[in-house]
Parts: sequence; structure tokens; C-alpha cells
Amino acid sequence: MARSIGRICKGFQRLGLLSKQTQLIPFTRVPVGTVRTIVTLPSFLFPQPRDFSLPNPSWGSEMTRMYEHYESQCEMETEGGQKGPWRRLPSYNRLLKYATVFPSGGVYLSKMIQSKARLFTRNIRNPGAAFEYVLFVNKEEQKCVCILQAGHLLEGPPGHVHGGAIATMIDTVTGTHATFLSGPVMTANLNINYRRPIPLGSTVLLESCLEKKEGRKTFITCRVTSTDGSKLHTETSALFLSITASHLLGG
Ligand SMILES: CCCCCCCC/C=C\CCCCCCCC(=O)SCCNC(=O)CCNC(=O)[C@H](O)C(C)(C)COP(=O)(O)OP(=O)(O)OC[C@H]1O[C@@H](n2cnc3c(N)ncnc32)[C@H](O)[C@@H]1OP(=O)(O)O
Repeated sequence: MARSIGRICKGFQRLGLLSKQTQLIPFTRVPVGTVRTIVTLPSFLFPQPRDFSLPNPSWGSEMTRMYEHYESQCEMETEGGQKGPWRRLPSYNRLLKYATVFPSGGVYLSKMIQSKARLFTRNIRNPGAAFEYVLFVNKEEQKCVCILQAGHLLEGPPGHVHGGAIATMIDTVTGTHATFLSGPVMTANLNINYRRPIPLGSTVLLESCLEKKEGRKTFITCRVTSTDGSKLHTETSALFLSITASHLLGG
């Protein structure tokens, strides 16, 4: 149990979605007065996984141009010499290795399935064939931007991106944004209006904004547009509910 919870925390922390300070607080119950021992293990025991949000040769000129634009925002400093509000989020193809054999009922995935599990949007090996994307968050404006280059395997209507693939990316971006704002969440509702088809191979922008937070609920809106903002492809409102580790482990 403790190992499973530790894995969840480590997963969120690796994604940059939980700070080191907060990582254990939501999940562990430590009796008052207990002293925690922190054991630091050498970093070579945890080789860095591939960060899929970094440029690769399949990226076209528009994807690269937009990436460089937001990357330069990340490097900007405020007048006081502080780090600016923009930050790129790393992206890995294995999210959390939490689904261990859990004898007290609940989720029961074999070690074999667990070791094969891969994030849906990062599981096609051929670079550029499906979802090429990178997310940037702005913590001051509480917004998140994703640059997406939609590859040829995402076809729905001839020459255009499948609506389910678009929904997948919207869920990914708003879900990541909600996690960044509120900690662990699950999508409760996604309401998407498809306004204009997205040509296959094109690069588009997903802009996710916090609408409001009410208790466990985080309301997010998201627009998919052309990179110059002139064409509106989709508009979405989404609701995320904060969850605890036991919700994930309980199946
Ligand atoms: C694990 C995600 C972690 C994200 C990590 C991000 C890391 C970034 C890295 C890599 C990117 C990957 C990003 C992927 C992101 C994708 C996220 C997904 O796709 S999640 C899968 C699809 N979603 C489900 O499978 C949920 C299934 N549903 C449930 O589990 C439950 O229904 C849940 C948790 C949503 C709510 O259940 P309750 O029991 O906790 O809460 P109740 O009591 O039902 O509701 C609480 C309040 O919310 C309202 N509510 C609940 N559902 C609602 C709905 N659909 N519409 C409107 N209101 C709703 C209720 O009316 C209630 O409101 P009143 O407190 O009375 O005001």
C-alpha cells in the first residue's frame, strides 16, 4: 500500500505537477509527533526517461516556430530578476506505475500489464505519425497552452483529424492543467463543440484557461485554434473532480 502511494506521488512529482513539499501530504496519514526519515537514493538508480515534449526531426516549421516562441517565454525573467511565469511541462510515455497487485480488492492489474502500460497519446513509436505536442503553463495567468502537430495516423474524415483524437488532446491538456492547478483529478465532464475541421498534418494551438474552482470541482475552458488564432476549431468546457489515491486504487 505504502509503495503504491509512493509511486503515485513520485509519478506526479516527476511530471512537475506536485512540488517536493506537497508530494506526500495528500496521501499519507502521519500520526502527530511522528518524525519522518527521508532516505536519499543515488540518482543513477533512476535513469531519466525520454522527454517526449522536446523537438524531434518530425516537427514541421510551424511546430518548431511555436515551440521556440514559448520556450523563449520560459527563459524570460521578470524585472526583479525572478523566473518568469511560463514553464514547459515534460512529457513521458509512462504516467504512473501505481497499479500494482492490490490484495485488498480494488484495482488488480498483473505485473505484465503494468509493465506494458503506456500513455495513450505517446504510444506510437514512429515520430510525427500521431500526436506530437508540447505543453506550457503560465501560473500567473492560470492558463496552459499546447502546441499540437496532428500526424497522418489521426485521420477521421478524409484529410482531417478524427474527433476522438481531438477530444483526447483536449482531455490531456485540460486534465494536465487541472492537475497542475488542483492536484490529482479525474475528468467528470467534457463538453466539446466542433466548429471547424482540423487538416491532417497541421499545427494547432490548444489554450486551456481556469474558469473557476469550487470545492473539489475545477472548471476549465479550452479553445483549439490555428496558430495565428484566426480559425476556431473547437470550444470546450470541462469539469474535473479532485480525487485521492484511494479513488484510483479502488477501481
Ligand atoms: C488519473 C488522471 C490524472 C491526471 C494526471 C495528469 C498528469 C499529466 C500527465 C500526462 C497527461 C495525461 C492527462 C490525462 C488526463 C485524462 C484524465 C482522464 O481522462 S480521467 C478518465 C476519464 N474519467 C473517468 O474515468 C472518471 C470516472 N468518474 C469517476 O471516477 C467519478 O464519477 C468522479 C471521480 C468523476 C466523481 O465521483 P465522486 O464520487 O468523487 O464524486 P461525486 O459525489 O459523484 O460528485 C461530486 C460532485 O461533482 C458533481 N459531478 C460529478 N460528476 C459530474 C458530472 N459528470 N457533471 C457535473 N457534475 C458532476 C456531483 O454532482 C457532485 O456535486 P455536488 O458536490 O453535489 O455539488
